[in-house]
Amino acid sequence: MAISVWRCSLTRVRAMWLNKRCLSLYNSSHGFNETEIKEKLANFPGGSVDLTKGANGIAELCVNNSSRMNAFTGTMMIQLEEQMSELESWQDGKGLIVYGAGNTFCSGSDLKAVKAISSPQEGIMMCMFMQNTLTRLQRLPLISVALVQGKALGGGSELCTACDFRLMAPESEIRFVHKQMGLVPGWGGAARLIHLIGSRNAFKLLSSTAKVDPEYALKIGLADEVLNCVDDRSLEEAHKWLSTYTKGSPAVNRALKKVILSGREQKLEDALRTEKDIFGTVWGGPANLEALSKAAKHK
Ligand SMILES: CCC(=O)SCCNC(=O)CCNC(=O)[C@H](O)C(C)(C)COP(=O)(O)OP(=O)(O)OC[C@H]1O[C@@H](n2cnc3c(N)ncnc32)[C@H](O)[C@@H]1OP(=O)(O)O
Repeated sequence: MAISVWRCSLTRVRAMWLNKRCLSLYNSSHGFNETEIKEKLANFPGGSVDLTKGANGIAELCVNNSSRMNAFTGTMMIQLEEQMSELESWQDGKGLIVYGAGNTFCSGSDLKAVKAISSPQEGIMMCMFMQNTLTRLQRLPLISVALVQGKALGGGSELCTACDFRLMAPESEIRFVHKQMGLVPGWGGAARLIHLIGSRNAFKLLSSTAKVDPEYALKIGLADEVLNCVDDRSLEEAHKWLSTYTKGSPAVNRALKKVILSGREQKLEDALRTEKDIFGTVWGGPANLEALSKAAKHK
């Protein structure tokens, strides 16, 4: 009995490890040493990244470091990575809302930590670690939404581009301030921004470091909705917005996200083949059979 439980958990750990390796961009073959960078990041503590999984299949991920405008400390980067593993294995999940504590989104990386790991080699390792994590966020089988209240600056603006959708509260701003810090985005924000708003618009935002308010963000396609509420009510409003897109069973919602992901990331022929495989996972499945038994009409 004990041996079979042990084997089972070993299989689960192995599956999670393989899953993580598939979803990540960098591993040891790219010269990336995750253990080493995690040990470095652990020296910069403070704040937390808190995950709440709802019974309705919607999770909330809160970037929480209020005294520093939710800047990412080293331990928060590690926690964000760990929360991705938790979400990847959440079979009942359908959606995710990423937001910041204290009615502001995130002011990027913690400047104290950045100063302390300022060698190019360490910078590249931190960058690979965060790109892996944010790519896994983007590839979650969940519909993800960034709820931007207050400010999303630097790495905070990059974090919001890793979500499928962005909702902006009144008076909020997204701002790629990297150039003013003598940097360019490194957490994948430039590449993702170009996919979202095109290279000319992205070029303008990155080179001017302009504040993007909700109306302009909506106009250029960076935001999907301007919310009416601020404070805690905006989280409620985000839940309501997301619920339009997460109706139905987790299996179908997750399959849908996978189809979108393959269309987004793969070449057409590969995406078509993946779509066929994913179709096979829902065809004749419980949700499909239930719909057929009801002889649904779509009037
Ligand atoms: C991936 C690469 C990157 O992320 S590069 C971008 C790094 N981020 C930044 O440069 C943002 C720097 N911060 C700011 O511009 C301002 O603090 C902003 C966010 C506009 C807020 O201004 P304001 O509302 O006046 O508040 P404040 O400056 O008094 O800040 C409150 C406390 O929070 C701190 N804080 C803020 N951001 C960070 C950060 N990124 N890292 C570390 N600490 C940060 C401030 O220092 C301030 O702390 P304290 O009260 O002075 O102890």
